[in-house]
This record gives sequence, C-alpha cells and structure tokens, in this order.
Amino acid sequence: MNEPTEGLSEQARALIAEEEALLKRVLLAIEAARQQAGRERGRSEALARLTHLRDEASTAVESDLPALFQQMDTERAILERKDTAQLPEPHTPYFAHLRLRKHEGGTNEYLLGRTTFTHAASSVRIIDWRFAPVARVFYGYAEGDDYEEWFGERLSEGVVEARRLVVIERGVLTRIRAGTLHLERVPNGEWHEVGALATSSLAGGAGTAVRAGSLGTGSGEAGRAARFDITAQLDTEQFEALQTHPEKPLLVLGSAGSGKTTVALHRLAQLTFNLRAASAPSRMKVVVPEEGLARLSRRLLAPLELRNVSVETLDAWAYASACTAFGLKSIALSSDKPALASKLKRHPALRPVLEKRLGKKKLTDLSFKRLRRKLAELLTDRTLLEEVVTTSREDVPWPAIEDTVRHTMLQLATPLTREFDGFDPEAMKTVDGLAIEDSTPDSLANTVDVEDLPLLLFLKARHGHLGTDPLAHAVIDEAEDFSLFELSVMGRQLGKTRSCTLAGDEMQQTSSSFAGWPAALAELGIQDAATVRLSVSYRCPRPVIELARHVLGPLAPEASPRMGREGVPVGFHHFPEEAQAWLFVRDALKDLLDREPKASVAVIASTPEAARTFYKVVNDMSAVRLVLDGGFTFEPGVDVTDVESIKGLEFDYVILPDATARAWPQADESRRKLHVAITRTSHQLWVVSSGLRSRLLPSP
Ligand SMILES: Nc1ncnc2c1ncn2[C@@H]1O[C@H](COP(=O)(O)OP(=O)(O)OP(=O)(O)O)[C@@H](O)[C@H]1O
Repeated sequence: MNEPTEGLSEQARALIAEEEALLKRVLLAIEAARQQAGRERGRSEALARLTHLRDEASTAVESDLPALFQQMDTERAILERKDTAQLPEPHTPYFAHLRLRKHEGGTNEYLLGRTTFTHAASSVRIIDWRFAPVARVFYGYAEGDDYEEWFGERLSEGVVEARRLVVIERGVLTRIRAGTLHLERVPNGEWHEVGALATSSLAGGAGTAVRAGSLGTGSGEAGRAARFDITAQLDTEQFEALQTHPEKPLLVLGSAGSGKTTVALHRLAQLTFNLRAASAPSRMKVVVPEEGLARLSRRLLAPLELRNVSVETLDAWAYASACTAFGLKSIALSSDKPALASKLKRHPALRPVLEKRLGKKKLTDLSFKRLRRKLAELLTDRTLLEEVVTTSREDVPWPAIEDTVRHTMLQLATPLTREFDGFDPEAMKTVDGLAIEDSTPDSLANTVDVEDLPLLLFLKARHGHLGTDPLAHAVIDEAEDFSLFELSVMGRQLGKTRSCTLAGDEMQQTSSSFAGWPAALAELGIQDAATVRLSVSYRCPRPVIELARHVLGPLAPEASPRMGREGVPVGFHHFPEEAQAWLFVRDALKDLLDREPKASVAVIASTPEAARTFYKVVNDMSAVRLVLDGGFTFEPGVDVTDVESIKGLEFDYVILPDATARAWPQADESRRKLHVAITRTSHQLWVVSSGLRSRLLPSP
C-alpha cells in the first residue's frame, strides 16, 4: 500500500484507503479459497483409490472386509464434498464496487466481476455482471440515487451509497472513479487526482494540446494507465439492450463510436452464459465485413471469456459456408475481378430481379457445378442485367453490364491446363516458371468470385437445404455492409428463433448500396426485432463529431448524437503541393512518436494506392506500418492505411493525408467514407490537403 500524495482531499484519501483495504481482503479471501481447493484436489486420486478398493473387496476374504469398507467410506466422504467453484483471477478479481444501504436497515457490499465468489468469513462477495440481479442497480443508478428494484418476488429499496469503478493491475489498485472524483496511482506509487494532473502538466492530457497547432494531446504518453474495464462502464441504455430476451433478435443502431460493437459482444457474453452449454461458443459466430474489425473483435472477446467464438470476415464466412454446403474441400476463387461486376453482384437491385427471373421453377440438381452454370447463365443475360441497372436507378452504372458479361465468360472457359491435357507439363510453364495462364485472362478460367458465393448459397437455399449447422446466435456487425444475399443466407443459418444481434449505422455504409433495416431484417427472416438506438457518442470528441456531421451534409440524420467529451480543435493544414503536405505530416509524426511513444496513430488515405505512395515518405521510420490487408497489430505506432480497411476501428490520433477534391468528391459514397475515416478518432484529428481542397470540408 502506498501513501496518497500531499494535496489530496480528505475524501480522496479515505476513498483510497477504503478501496485498498477492500482489495487486500479480497486477495486474502481468494488465497484462502485457493488453498482449500488445493486440499480438495486430492479427490481424483480418491476416486481412483475407491475403484481399486472396490475391486479388492470383490475378491477379498471375509475377515478383511470391515477394514476395506472403512477405507471405502473415508474415500467416499472426500468425494462427496462439494465441487470447488472456479476462483476469480487474482490479478484482476473485480472491476467495480457497489454498496447499497437498504431502507429496511443494513448495508450490502458487492463487487462486480466475471466470476461469482463468496467468502463468508471475510464478507467478500463478487458477483458476475452477466446474470446477478443486483447488477441492474449498478448499471441503472448513480451514486447517491435512491433505488427500487424487484429481485424475483422481493422489492428492494434503498440508497446507492457507493458506486465505484476500479482498475486492478496484477493485483494492485491503480485507478478509482467515484462520481466525478477520478484517482490514479502513478508509477512511483503515489496517488493523484486525474483532472489535477492533466492541468498541471505541460504534456496535456485529453483535452489540452501540447502546443497550439501541434499533434498530440498527451493521451499516448509513456506508461499511460490502464483503462477502466469497458464492462464496468456500460451505460443504462446499453445495459438495458442486454436485457433483451435471449431468443429475440436485436438491432443495435447508433452513430459512430456509440458502443454498438460493445453492446453486441457483451450480449454474446451474456447469452453464452445463459446457454450454459459447453458447446455454446462453437455454435456462435461473429461476422464482420473487414479483417481489421475481425481482429479487433477477437481482442475484445478475450476479456469476456469468449476466445472460442469464431470471428469471421464476410468473405471467410461465405467461403467456409460454401465449402460445407456443397461438400467441397476448396473452391477456386478469382484473384482479379472488375469492381463494377462486384458492385452489381452485391447490389440490392439484383435481388428482386433475380427473384422474378427464377420464378417458381424448382431446381433439382443443387450441386456446385450445376448452380454455378445457372448463375453464369443469369450473369451473362444482358436483359436481366439491364433490368438491374434500371432498378438501381443507375446506381449500378451501365458499363457494369459489359464488365460482368465479359468476366463471367472468361470464368466459364476451360482452363488451359485442362484444354492441353496430355501435353508435356514442362511445356505448360513460362520461362520464369509460372503456369502459362498466370497473369492472363485465362487465369480466370474455372474460378468464381467471392461475391458469387452468397449468390450460389442463396440459389441452393431457395431450392433445398443449405446443409450447414444451425447457429445458436450470430453477431452481424457493421450490418449496413452486408448484401441482401449474404443476409438471406445468414438467416438460413440461424435457428428457428433467429437469435442474432445486428449492429449498424446506415451513415457508415461503404461497400454496397444499403437497402434499409426493414429489408435487411426481412432477408434474415425476422419479423419482429427489438431495436435500440444508442444516443451517446463515446469515441470521438465534440469537434470531430461536428466535422463528421458537416461532411455528411444532406445525408446527416436529424438528431445529433449526445456528445460525450470536449476535445482539441480539428487541425486543418493546406499546402500548394502534395510533397510539402506529406513532409509536414512526416515531421509531425516524428515529433509525436518521440513525445508519445504509446500513442496509436492512423494515417488514413482515400485509396490503397494513395496509402502506398504516402508510406514511401515515412517507411524509414520505426513503428510505422503499411496496413492494407487488415493486418492491424493494435501496437503503439503509426498505421498507414486506407478508408476501406478501418471500419469499426479507433486510434488516438487520425491524419487524413489527401483531403483533396479529387480524393473526396461531392458524392454520397464519398461523404459516407470520409465520415467513417473522420470518426475513427479518439483524441485528435488532422485534415491535410494540397492543391484543391475537398469541398466536403468546411471553408477555411
Ligand atoms: N458506456 C461507455 N462508456 C465509455 N466508453 C464506452 C462506452 N461504450 C462504448 N465505449 C467506448 O467507445 C468506443 C466505441 O465503441 P464501439 O466500437 O462499440 O462503437 P461502435 O458504435 O461500434 O462504433 P463504430 O460505429 O465506429 O463501429 C470504444 O472505445 C468503447 O470502448
């Protein structure tokens, strides 16, 4: 235990002393329980001994039996002791503390954690946030509030005397938040009030830039304290969403950074607990559009004890589903495909046109080969494709027809290797050792696009069983980016109850045209979903949210989110030449990494090509990474990336290096993408432009 520093109020000192004493008591109680459990671990040996004694008794002479029976009784008594419960992790046994003074008299003390634990002798009671009824009081009331809750048949009334969030790292208390009082233990062991530390330090702290016009708010300094557990911070609205009946589909809406992913993953944690079945995690799935978000989701699931839940990107999910549904080990995918053909295949306008064309005729042969041929017929039918273009009101442009037909024809061709079957295999190679069709249109022969997979699965499900195992629950995150075909197939994979959580924000739709939530739910086969709209924006500070709304322009929803935090102004930096702009960013990054080596920074370019070009300016700097395949490591440093890769992610600092009129034109898709890039910012945003600045930005 360490002495609080001078200058702390009496109240703060008392709080620290109380929480440290409490933690000490908890750790001793866990240790006592652990030792007790150790003593009981001898039971498996007891079982073996009992079996052996039984065998012995069956052949023993009568005079030996009384002694054997006595021994057997002893071993049986050991076995009959109650199973040892799982103990809390002593490094971080709990994340919150609640004390209730009941009107009927007396106080009750609870700690919120992930493992239930009671040690009566030390009056320690840790409750599991997922199911303990009293967790409702923690999430629903503030310190000092009168509370009134029904626990089963019993009404409990009283006052919330203490409601504290704590951070315990390796068994040491390092942070306490009680109402507006926020205390932090710095590395030398002294305690400070966080607001006081921030204003007295040159380095800033969230909300104060180091120098005017400089990059950095102090939030990525060395040795920054661990954050409060997000589970402890869920707000009332988010916790209420988790109370939705496990079998009811839930639609979680809200602006960028309002906690949609947080709610969806916490619901999964709760449902896993409710199902109690050991197999539950394997029957649950999280599906997201991009690799970056898949990696982040896996990291977020780990502390929720859901490491076994499969997190898949849409493409990986479609591929695995198709292999299972068609009983194939692998499917040859094209590595090169026209963007317009992909757009057409994912567009909602294709859905009704296809439905009309397929009519009522039943297909009997549902093999991959047959359905692939059927799909190719449809995708080379110009009349059908023209109808898609007109139904989309030319959102799918006319040239998409030619691109789709030509591409599909190439895919239908017989691969050269098969055509020249019987020829000398060496003659089928080029001088550099590659197959003769590599990098030629012939490399497309006999392949399908990853966008074809949901269409093929859709065709199969329409005429028969999909052949994949039903899921107990699915989380569909960034659901605005799922095509109707993907949703339709996903719906077939859900069990009868359609238990799923959809999280999304129509303003962040980037990859295909979104058909709206009613259409999305209908494809999933959901008639009645519970819907929550999260209203507080947690990730971004006010100036960033305001810019994000400005960029959306006419697309911005009427209601603005409730702003969580103030923040430093957005930095706009304009230069005549791109080279000047990028050298300026390079210097700023160098300076920032020196001052705040723990910061996470993203340089988000409009395209992968622009990201690659910018990277050349900084590739000699350590801790700078080019990430274009979603391979984010979430380590401190700089990720140079593009807007398509960063959905659902967040960084302390974001720099947009090419905020030009060419990169971000005045079009709806561009507005939404720029909005996504801007809203990845947790602390500070810089918008850097050269030549002609994007007109989506406010005038200087
Ligand atoms: N109640 C809360 N209190 C404090 N922070 C929160 C709360 N809820 C969520 N957050 C934090 O806000 C950030 C954004 O949360 P999350 O990623 O779940 O939002 P989102 O709505 O899914 O964002 P996006 O739309 O960009 O995908 C995360 O850092 C998360 O930990």
